Amino acid sequence: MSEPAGGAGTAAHGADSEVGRLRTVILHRPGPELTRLTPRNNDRLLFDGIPWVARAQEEHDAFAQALRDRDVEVLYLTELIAQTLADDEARDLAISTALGDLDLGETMQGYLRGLLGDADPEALTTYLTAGIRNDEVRGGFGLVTSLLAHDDFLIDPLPNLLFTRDSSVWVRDRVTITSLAMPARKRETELTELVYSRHPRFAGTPRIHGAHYEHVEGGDVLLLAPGVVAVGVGERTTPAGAERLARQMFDDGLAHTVLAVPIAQERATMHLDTICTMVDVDRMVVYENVADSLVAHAVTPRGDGDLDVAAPRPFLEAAADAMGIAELTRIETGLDPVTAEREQWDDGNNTLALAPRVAVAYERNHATNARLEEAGIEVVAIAGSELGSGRGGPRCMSCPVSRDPLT
Ligand SMILES: NC(=[NH2+])NCCC[C@H](N)C(=O)O
Repeated sequence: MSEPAGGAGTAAHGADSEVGRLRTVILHRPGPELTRLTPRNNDRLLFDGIPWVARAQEEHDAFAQALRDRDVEVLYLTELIAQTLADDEARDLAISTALGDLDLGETMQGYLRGLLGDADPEALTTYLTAGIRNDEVRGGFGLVTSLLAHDDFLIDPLPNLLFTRDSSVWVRDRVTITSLAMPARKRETELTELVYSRHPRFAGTPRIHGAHYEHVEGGDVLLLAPGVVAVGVGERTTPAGAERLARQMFDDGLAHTVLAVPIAQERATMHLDTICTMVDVDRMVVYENVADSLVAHAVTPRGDGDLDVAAPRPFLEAAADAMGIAELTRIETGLDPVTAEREQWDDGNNTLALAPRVAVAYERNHATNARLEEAGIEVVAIAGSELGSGRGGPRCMSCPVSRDPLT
């Protein structure tokens, strides 16, 4: 693990498993970006409904408090962004990156450059996360603003920032900047990359992957055990993304085996962590309707720099072998396939381990939580009626920055 970069009191950064005692996590408290959702844009912005924002904030505050109650340091993404933007070079970079891809013409570009340039770090953070709507721009700024609809976005909002899991992943002492597949989320990694490269606490952290590479999303990356990483390949992470990530992890000595796990390209299973998450060093909660059909292609480094790819085998068997344990035991969602399907949809499988045998889960998934408790897992239950409308649970809503090593 790297030395603490943030001065006295901060833990070393890094994680080598899903279950080592959680020390520091990045969350995003839902904010004004969620007020941008309407029934006309929610599909494009990847929400299944229109959340009640104040209630989502209450639920999220309770989630953060449950973590603090267990001595987890909670960092908020927007605070990290604002702190980073206090530096002039970081600001210039953030503004030119955000405006770089906008197809809005020179007049509007010039206007936005001035608006963002004059904003203080907090206001700039809000512009970059909640976006700017055409009707928020006042007073004759040319042809483009006149022709766009009043509620067209000049800068798109990022409502999925809530799911900090997806835009970066720590693997040992490196941070993976991911490459998000859906257009509505692409800009998120501009912000995580900015924080990890420029924030005083993180500057100098070795980074791997990046937004310019093939798609990999953090929800697909599971650190099953030190050196063993499962990568879901489906709607979000592409085969080439998994291959590149494996190669980088082998080159940097971060893993000895990568298990590429094909998953159905459907909304219900958009990431591997919607299907299974680790709750102990050798146990995972799994959606049983698909558990038996999951397979893994074990990828290992070959001496000549290329990769060995084994024939596909049942996922849990291949995982146990790579982890060097007799069995990776499954705890199943629900008692019958319909309950399981309902609870999987509501992120019953998407738990966040705080330590071996302690996991945060949405309270609504009664059947799954009961199974976890029967198996001796302490369930830290949180409300998520509003948070869940973006289709993500406790694991999706958290990016572990440091966990105690299992090794
Ligand atoms: N790791 C996860 N399962 N993240 C869930 C992300 C949900 C988000 N609305 C999306 O569609 O991208």
